[in-house]
Amino acid sequence: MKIGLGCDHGGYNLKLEIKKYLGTKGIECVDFGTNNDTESVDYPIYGQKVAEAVVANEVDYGIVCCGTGIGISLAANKVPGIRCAVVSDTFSAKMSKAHNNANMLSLGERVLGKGLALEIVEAWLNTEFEGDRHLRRVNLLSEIEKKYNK
Ligand SMILES: O=C[C@H](O)[C@H](O)[C@H](O)COP(=O)(O)O
Repeated sequence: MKIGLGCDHGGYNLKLEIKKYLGTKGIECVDFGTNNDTESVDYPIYGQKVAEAVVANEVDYGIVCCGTGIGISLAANKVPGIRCAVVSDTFSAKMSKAHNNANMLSLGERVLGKGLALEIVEAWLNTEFEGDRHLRRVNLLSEIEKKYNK
């Protein structure tokens, strides 16, 4: 499995923790920046980079971080084919994969402690999409995209 990582300055330190954690699991990461927490940068740039890598199948999934996880998820969700879930608890992490087939996860460094954030990542990665009625609903999401992306 290969995971694309991205963040702004507000999510940089959490991204590093996630990168380190995934490394200990033997999971390959591609880091799309930003590369420090000292320079103020704009989260849409990094959300878009990771999202485009996911839809291009350069990586299997994306994990992005900003201060709240909100802004960078909004950016990622503008890319057709992306279902990026902002998550702050392990139940939602599991459901975002099991029911919504989220292909990106977004976390807030200013919201979550490291321990919970890593538990969320683990829960999300270890959950499978359940398909069935949920596939019908995910397909309806794609239909909305098609309507507005002609
Ligand atoms: O949703 C946006 C993110 O939380 C950003 O990380 C945040 O807005 C950055 O704020 P600031 O520029 O004040 O560090």
